Amino acid sequence: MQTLQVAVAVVVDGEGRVLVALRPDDKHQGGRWEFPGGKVEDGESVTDALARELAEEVALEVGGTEPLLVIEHDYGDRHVCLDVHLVTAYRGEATGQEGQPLRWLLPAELDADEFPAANVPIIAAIRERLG
Ligand SMILES: Nc1nc2c([nH]c(=O)n2[C@H]2C[C@H](O)[C@@H](COP(=O)(O)OP(=O)(O)OP(=O)(O)O)O2)c(=O)[nH]1
Ligand SMILES: [Mg+2]
Repeated sequence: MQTLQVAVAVVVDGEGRVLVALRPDDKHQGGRWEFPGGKVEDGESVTDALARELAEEVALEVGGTEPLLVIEHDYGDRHVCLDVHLVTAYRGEATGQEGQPLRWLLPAELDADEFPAANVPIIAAIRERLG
């Protein structure tokens, strides 16, 4: 099966909270919370994809990023490679551009059961990095 390359953004605000969005029901892993992001397009770098997806999905302009971790996960119907970056500087006010509900949560408030299975190590890495 082909691996889908995905750029994932963990946007951190001044109070150490991170931005999560609810995936629409009709999408892969729909009804679960996610970190904003999406598929890396042909000829695009992961950083470019990260900036494009954050603008498209939550209307934020990326100022600075740091790599957090890369994880591969097999969903059976789909194999994904999630390249996760912390977004430590940004401009704008997050709003769900596709009507999706957004929340800002402290690392301790992230509940892995509400996210796709691939997100378990992402949540662990966020807690380790941000406390
Ligand atoms: N954005 C995001 N995707 C995740 C996370 N965890 C996880 O398993 N995924 C998976 C779900 C999807 O199979 C894939 C991301 O695809 P996507 O649906 O966000 O892609 P996209 O924004 O380009 O949207 P579209 O073109 O499919 O409408 O990665 C996560 O935390 N954030
Ligand atoms: Mg997306």
